[in-house]
Amino acid sequence: MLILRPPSPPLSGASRPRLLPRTRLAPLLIVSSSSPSSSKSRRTEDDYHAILKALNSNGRRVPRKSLGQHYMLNSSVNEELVNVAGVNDGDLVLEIGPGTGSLTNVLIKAGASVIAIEKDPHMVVLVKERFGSTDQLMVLQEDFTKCHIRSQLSSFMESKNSTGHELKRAKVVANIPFNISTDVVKQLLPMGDIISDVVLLLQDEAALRLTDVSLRKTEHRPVNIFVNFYSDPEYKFKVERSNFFPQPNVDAAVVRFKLKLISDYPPVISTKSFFSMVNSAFNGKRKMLRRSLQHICPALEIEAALMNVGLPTTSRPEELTLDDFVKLHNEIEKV
Ligand SMILES: C[S@@+](CC[C@H](N)C(=O)[O-])C[C@H]1O[C@@H](n2cnc3c(N)ncnc32)[C@H](O)[C@@H]1O
Repeated sequence: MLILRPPSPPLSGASRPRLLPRTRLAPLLIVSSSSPSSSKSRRTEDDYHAILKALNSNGRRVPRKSLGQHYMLNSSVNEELVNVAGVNDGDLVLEIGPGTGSLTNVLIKAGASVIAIEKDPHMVVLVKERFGSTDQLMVLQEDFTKCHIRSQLSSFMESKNSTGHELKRAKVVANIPFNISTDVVKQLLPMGDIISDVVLLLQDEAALRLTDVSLRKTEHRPVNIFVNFYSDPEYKFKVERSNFFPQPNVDAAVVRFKLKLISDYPPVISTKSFFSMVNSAFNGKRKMLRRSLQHICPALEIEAALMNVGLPTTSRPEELTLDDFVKLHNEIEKV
């Protein structure tokens, strides 16, 4: 276990900025041994004081719950996110929800070109003011769940390529609002042709669920098949709730998804019908596949297909690995 020291303490009452209430900071942030960074505590410009000052500047308001605005108070966590993604000079990074720009700052310092997508117009102004003079940042005021991220990224990459730069695949590094986690994962993971790594700060429970590969659990869901089809996920470390302002009701965790190249996807005859079969398989809890897949072909044919791929005819969806689903799908499609 690697233990990071806590961030700098909150200010005393007298010098604290107006508007926003005081928060308690994490006693310790515990980071798993797989985390690559140093254990040194660094007091940087994005501590408690700086975040509150930024939020209070120009009469800005309290964080909006509906936008999942829980700002990171601990710069070490931002540095860890950047380390986990292996961001290097010249990388192109997509950041979702830059907020006050604390993570953006670390990304820019690492030499990345950053495309930041922010829904809140106040935060867009704030982050543009903060990094006004750099050509390493492009801020788009958009709702990530509604924007065409592939075309945004592709056109940025093309413009860089036309200037003679050789660009690798992009990376995504973000402390996202917990309520759009599923959207983010569903949109980004199938983009392995232009994105290599997706490193996200997620709600701890979601992080555990998305990276869990164990079978026979009620948590084993179509989303696990989806995640493992398109990526190699890894739970990196837990981030306690007291590292955020305002403090959420749950802890968070950093997850890295290493995206597969298209040539490394499991060989299914049709991706669309594969995921349609997986979704049907999990419809109707505890049902055997020979019943839940009956709308695709007769039960006897499902049983034959299960036997042909070496599975019991009584199999239930939570007992199948990704590989089993791939084999079963291809067997059924052959019929
Ligand atoms: C959890 S805060 C993180 C802020 C900052 N990155 C940090 O670490 O302190 C989430 C940010 O995402 C923004 N946001 C919320 N919903 C969004 C959406 N649908 N699209 C883009 N940004 C969004 C919020 O306004 C907020 O700035």
